[in-house]
Amino acid sequence: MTLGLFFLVLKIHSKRRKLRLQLTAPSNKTIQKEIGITGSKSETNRSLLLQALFPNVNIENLSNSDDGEVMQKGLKISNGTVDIHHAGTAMRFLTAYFASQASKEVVLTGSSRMQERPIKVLVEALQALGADIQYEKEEGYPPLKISGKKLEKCQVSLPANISSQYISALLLIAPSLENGLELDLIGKITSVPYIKMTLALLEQIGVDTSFEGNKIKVESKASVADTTLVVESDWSSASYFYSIAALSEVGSEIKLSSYKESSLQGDSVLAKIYTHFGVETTFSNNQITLSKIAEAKTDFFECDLANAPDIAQTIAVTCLGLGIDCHLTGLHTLPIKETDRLAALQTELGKFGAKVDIDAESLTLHAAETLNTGVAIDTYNDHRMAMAFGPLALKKDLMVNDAGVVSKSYPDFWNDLKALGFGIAEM
Ligand SMILES: O=C(O)C1=C[C@@H](OP(=O)(O)O)[C@@H](O)[C@H](O)C1
Ligand SMILES: C=C(OP(=O)(O)O)C(=O)O
Repeated sequence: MTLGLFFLVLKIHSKRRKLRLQLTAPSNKTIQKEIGITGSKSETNRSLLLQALFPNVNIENLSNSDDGEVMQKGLKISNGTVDIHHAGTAMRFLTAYFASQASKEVVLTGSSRMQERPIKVLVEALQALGADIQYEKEEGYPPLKISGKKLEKCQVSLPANISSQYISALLLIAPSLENGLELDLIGKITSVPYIKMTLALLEQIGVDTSFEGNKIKVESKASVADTTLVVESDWSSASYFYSIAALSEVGSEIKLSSYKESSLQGDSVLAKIYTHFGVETTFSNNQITLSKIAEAKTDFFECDLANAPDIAQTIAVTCLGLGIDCHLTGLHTLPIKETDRLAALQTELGKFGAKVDIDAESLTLHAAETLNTGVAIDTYNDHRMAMAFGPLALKKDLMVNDAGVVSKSYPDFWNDLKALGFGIAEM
């Protein structure tokens, strides 16, 4: 069977039943490879919503992820049920979109986990602007019955410390409101780069915005000039290659495209973070080169990830693989993501012999002297649990349960690991 056919079969199988993979290290741990990574799902889902409001916005390098697909499908529906599965951005952005679209009436729902992810802050902000939204099951959680209408008001306050997606959702529809929008953010603002990404994309299509202190303003806009939004490749997906570079031999070089030196994605902070683990990043012609130039420079790593929560799992596993203790803070949003990521990390890192302490916003890893063998990682319907542990195969063979979950953001992940020389066998 050719490699392409093998992975096509894997992909088809992963839709039908849970895929279990056995991962082994590449025979040569000095890795040299170029990989093209799909577009950022965050930029994709924002751009798609802006395109729905302003059809002369053109988009290039869309993400091929499940989350991008459900967003595209959802935006085409006017009546009936819209199921966005596990996609947090689609859930939050489409809530705002449907609430502001007169004549559309939908029930917006998602996976059972999505029905446990809170949405009250956004619903209440939209209701304060005049929206008609009702809870179909439990108050504060999807599914939502949304009867779209013209939203008349233009000012609202909302808590900013639970999820930035509520804020981005409101900002994305803001130019389509008659008087624009003014948000007053209450409390410590979390995941700030994602809010700035939303504002930057609005600016790119010609919408004026301002963000000062706890106040954000967006002007109303009836139409925009023809614009092409070019989605940069996904930095959260790049994190797994940073981890691979860190865990590989000095001399490894992994080239990833298409990336920009000045990114809208907060996870681009990886370039700085991974210098601590001996990985240097160089930018050239929309490509980044990750070079493993030295052994890790530290035996303890500390970092506040409130601005980059999606790379917490990657970094924790890198530290486990390098035998480095770490203390990661700013993780208060992790319990309400695809799974409770703090609890999941504690369990799965623990399987390798590490001691892991967690509290409401931090994780402390006491790395193991030697990594336990025969570990099977559970992934909890969370793409990042599967992808974060993949690179660890450089240090220890492992199994990954329900490995098809990667399609939420990065459907080609296992193919790309295979291209790097990892052994990947279906069990
Ligand atoms: O706006 C976005 O695209 C995202 C914001 C972040 O969520 P929170 O703001 O809930 O932390 C991040 O974790 C998520 O993967 C994508
Ligand atoms: C938290 C994530 O996604 P979302 O909230 O959009 O489901 C993620 O991709 O890590």
